[in-house]
Amino acid sequence: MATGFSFELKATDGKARTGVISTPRGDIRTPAFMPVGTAATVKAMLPESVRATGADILLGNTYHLMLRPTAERIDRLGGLHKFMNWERPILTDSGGFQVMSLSGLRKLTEKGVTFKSHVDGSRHEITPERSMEIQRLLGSDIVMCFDECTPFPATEEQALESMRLSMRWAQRSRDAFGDRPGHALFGIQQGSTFREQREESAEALKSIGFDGYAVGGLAVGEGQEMMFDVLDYAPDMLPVEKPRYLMGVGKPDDIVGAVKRGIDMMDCVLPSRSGRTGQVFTRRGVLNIKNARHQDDPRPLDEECSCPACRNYSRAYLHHTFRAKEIIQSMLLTWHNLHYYQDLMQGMRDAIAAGTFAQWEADFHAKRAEGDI
Ligand SMILES: CN(C)CCSCc1cc(N)cc2c(=O)[nH]c(N)nc12
Repeated sequence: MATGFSFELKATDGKARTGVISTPRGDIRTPAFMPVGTAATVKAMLPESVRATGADILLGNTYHLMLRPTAERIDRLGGLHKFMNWERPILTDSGGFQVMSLSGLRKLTEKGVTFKSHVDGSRHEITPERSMEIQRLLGSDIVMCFDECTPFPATEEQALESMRLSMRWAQRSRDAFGDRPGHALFGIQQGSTFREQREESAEALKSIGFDGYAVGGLAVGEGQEMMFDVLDYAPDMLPVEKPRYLMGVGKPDDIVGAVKRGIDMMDCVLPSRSGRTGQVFTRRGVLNIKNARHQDDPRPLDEECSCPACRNYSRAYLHHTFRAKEIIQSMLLTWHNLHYYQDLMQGMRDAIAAGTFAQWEADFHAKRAEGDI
């Protein structure tokens, strides 16, 4: 690991692991869920509220911040931590995924990607070298290699060509990142759903050498079954002593299945984004607060949850504020969903440490089957 970074495995239970990533800005308890703060804010949340949910690290996005307010402006203002008032660790994605999913008029070459900003239509270029520069200007603690997230589905040839491009970009990312004590660089495995390609990608990344390794190219429409099929072998190809990050995942049962298969870190917009649409995650499954059945219900969202929404408000109130389009609705449902996700992670960390993960997983699924939420 880079100087100032270390990953200590505390316990394992089957393939599931729990540990701590120590960084100069604080420790990250694993398995960890990272709330997404795309445009330098976790939407509808103050940073201290994000911390209160139990988050040790949050995620930023190179693509969004390079367009607005620009990485140079954030650097001039003291870096992303100061800018957004979050002094704990920040991981930033490298921009390739967002460019391909958000921008227009894209042109991908060996050098990198040119594209038209979705904000104001201006033209931009992002390369491995530029991505490393942007993430350095932002001051992020964990930097992601510039990669191409192979679209799904892909033929074996398409996936192979895409993965090999990402491996060449991984080398260029490593060379451009240089030696930055206190900052980590993570490689991203590609290879779609093809085992031999996942192996080739893992070998290429290990020969370059990274502080952590992400499983990329999943949660791109392949579905949970196929994602788990890949996760049944792909994490094992990565160095056992380094953190493993599954990008863009996921629903609660995706997260449990990924931790069961050896994943240490995940991120997803689902708890925050869906909270704003009324979708609520509970220990008994998912409900949508806008449904009329909640309008007279005095109960909290989740009897076992200690978040401000569950401690102080009824479903009836949350239904009302949703219908009335009151701002507090986004605040309370986002807070609850992020708090639920962090409780899920804490439950798994405790179960792995106690050697009771199988029982914890059985209880997790049994409660959701009971319904009556
Ligand atoms: C807010 N988050 C969705 C952004 C961070 S995770 C984005 C993201 C999601 C998925 N599913 C795959 C990939 C991938 O293969 N490569 C990169 N760089 N990012 C990815």
